[in-house]
Amino acid sequence: MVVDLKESRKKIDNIDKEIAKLFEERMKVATDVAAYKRSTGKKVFDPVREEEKIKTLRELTTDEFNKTGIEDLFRQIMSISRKYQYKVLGSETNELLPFKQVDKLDVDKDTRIVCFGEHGAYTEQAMEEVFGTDITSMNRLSFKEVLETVANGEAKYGVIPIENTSTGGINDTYDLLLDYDITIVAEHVVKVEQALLGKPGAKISDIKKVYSHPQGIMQCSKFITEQGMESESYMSTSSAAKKVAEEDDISQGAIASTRAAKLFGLDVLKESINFENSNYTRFIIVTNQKVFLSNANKISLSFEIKHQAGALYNMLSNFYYNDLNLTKIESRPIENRNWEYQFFVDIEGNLNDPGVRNALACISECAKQLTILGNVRTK
Ligand SMILES: O=C(O)C(=O)Cc1ccccc1
Repeated sequence: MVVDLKESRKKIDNIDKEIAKLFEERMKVATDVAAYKRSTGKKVFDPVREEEKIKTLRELTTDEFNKTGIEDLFRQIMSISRKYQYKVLGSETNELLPFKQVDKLDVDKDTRIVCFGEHGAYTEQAMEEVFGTDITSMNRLSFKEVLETVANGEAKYGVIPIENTSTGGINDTYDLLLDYDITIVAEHVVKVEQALLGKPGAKISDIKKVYSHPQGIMQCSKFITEQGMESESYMSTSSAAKKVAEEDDISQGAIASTRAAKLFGLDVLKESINFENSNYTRFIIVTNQKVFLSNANKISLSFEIKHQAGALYNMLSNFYYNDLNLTKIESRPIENRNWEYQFFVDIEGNLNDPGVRNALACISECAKQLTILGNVRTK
């Protein structure tokens, strides 16, 4: 039988018209459901009812292909309906936001601020660029100690690196962020120009082994290989510079800043040895209070999703349906749970935006766990 394409298309158009009409009707009923839920204090997301619905709908279809199809379709429809209900409920779904809005960060010369690394570290530079030098600063030799010092209130703010343009996300930072009750309140980007430092009078050819923070070694990996040098990770770029300065061995070099060279009396044997010319590191400023700046425009979140088909897709659809631009996504393995991941996501927006509030309300119910890491002003 020859199928009349025009005729078939007309039939499909009519069916689609019906579907569109029914969809709109269904969405209108969702408003009544939202009103009912509001008056009875019931949650928007009712997983038991949703699973029952999927089961019934599967039974209404004949073959396996259509059963999977109708399940996909209705999971989407129910998800859209849920988002619509959150929209209708609006700002009443805000109990998950214990964050207080502030106009500026509370800081004076007696405010204790802790940064990662020995004096002369890039993180110290970031701290001074944000807070100036008229502060009460503290230095700690690990990210963990910085976060501990902030979490227990010994310091009001802490600074650590989180991402580099040439080497990507700094895993050690991501892996620690959820271990402490801290909030990211600001961020700052520093152009990192790594230099090869040696003892006074040393030549490049004298250097057999270089020390640096793992970030410094990664950013200069090409140079190290080309020069046939050995490399060893050290606590920070500036600790490496200090080690070279203190030990009587001309074959040792450090990869650090020219600022660290001055501080420890080392020679700059070669400047700009990072393999990417445009080498920037993003630092975060954390505190132990739940605050955000009123002009903040980027939100950092972390969540864990269920191990099921479409879980990430559904989660991310919350941003799409609320018109939120996702600017970054990272995943990190969860400790002691092979092949399971924790997601870290940045979206554009402010915690006061209705779209953000709707998306967060929905995610907090669908995700296994949701943490709002902070809302910062980004350029
Ligand atoms: O070791 C340092 O100086 C740090 O602050 C960490 C780091 C290392 C390399 C680039 C940016 C930050």
